[in-house]
Amino acid sequence: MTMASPRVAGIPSAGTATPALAVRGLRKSFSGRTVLDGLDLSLAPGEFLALLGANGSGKSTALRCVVGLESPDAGEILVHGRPADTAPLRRRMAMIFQQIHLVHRRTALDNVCAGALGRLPLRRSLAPVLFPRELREEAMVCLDRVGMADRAAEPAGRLSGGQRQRVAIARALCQRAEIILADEPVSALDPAAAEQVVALLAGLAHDQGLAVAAVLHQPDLARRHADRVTGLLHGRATLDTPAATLTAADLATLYAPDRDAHAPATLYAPDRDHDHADQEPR
Ligand SMILES: Nc1ncnc2c1ncn2[C@@H]1O[C@H](COP(=O)(O)OP(=O)(O)OP(=O)(O)O)[C@@H](O)[C@H]1O
Repeated sequence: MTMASPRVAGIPSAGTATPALAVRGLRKSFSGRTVLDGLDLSLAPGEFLALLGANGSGKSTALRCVVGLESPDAGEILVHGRPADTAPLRRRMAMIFQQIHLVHRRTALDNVCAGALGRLPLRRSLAPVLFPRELREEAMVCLDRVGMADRAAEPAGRLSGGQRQRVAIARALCQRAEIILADEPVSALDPAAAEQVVALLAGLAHDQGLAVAAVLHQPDLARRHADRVTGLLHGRATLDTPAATLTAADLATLYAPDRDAHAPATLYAPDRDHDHADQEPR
C-alpha cells in the first residue's frame, strides 16, 4: 500500500501558475488572543475553494483581513502576485456575507449597479439614482448570470433570502471582481436555496474563470461543488485536500471538541489510502 502524501496548505494546487490570491503567514490577535496563527491559503483562477472549520477557528477573520476589513498583525496577502494594499487591487476582490447587505427599498438592478460605485467617477457615485445606461445594461447581464434578470425591477426587500444572495453575487460581478470571497453565504438559506447558491458560485469559478472561496458549514455542499477544501484549526490551515476526497476522519479532526485550544495545530496528514468515509466524527 502506498501512502498518498497530503498537499501542504498554501501551495497552489495547479502547477506553478501565480494564484489569484495567496495568503502567507497571516497573523491576527484580538486583545492578546491569537486568532490567526500563521495562516496560509491559496486560490487559483477558475477554482472553487471551500473553507471549513469549527466555530471560532478564524475563517471570517481571515477573509476580513484579506479584503481589508481587519488589519492583520503580520503576513502577506497577494493578489495575482502583488501585495493587496492598494484600492485598485482590493477592488479585484468582492466579499459576500451571510447577512446580505442590500438596500431593501431599491430595486435588484440598482443594488447590482451599486457594485460599480468604486470605479465610477465621483459625481456618479454621489448620485446613484443616475446610474448610466451602460452600467444598467451591464448590471442586467450580471443579474442574468445569476438567474435573476426577471426580478430586476423588484425591490430587494421583496425577494427571498436565496434570491437576495444571488443579487449580492450579481453585485460582486458588476464590481468586476475576479476573486469572490463568501463568508457563510448559505447559512441562512433553506437546503434547496443553499444548493442553488453554492452551485452558482461553483459555476462562476468553473465556467467564468473566477477565483471563488466560500466559508461553508455544510461539508456535503463542499464535497459536491468545491474543487478543494482548506480546513482551519486554531487559526491555521491544517488540511488541504481535493473536495472529492474529503473524509469523515478529516471532518472529525477539524470539528473535534476543543480539548486543548492552545495546543499548536499541526498539518493533518490523513492516509488517503484508507477509506474513512464510514467513520463517525469523534
Ligand atoms: N473584532 C473582534 N474582536 C475581538 N475578537 C474577535 C473579533 N473578531 C473575531 N474575534 C474572535 O476571533 C475568533 C475567531 O472568530 P471568527 O469569526 O474569525 O471565527 P469563524 O471561524 O469565522 O467562526 P464561525 O464559524 O463561528 O463564524 C473568535 O473567538 C471571535 O470571538
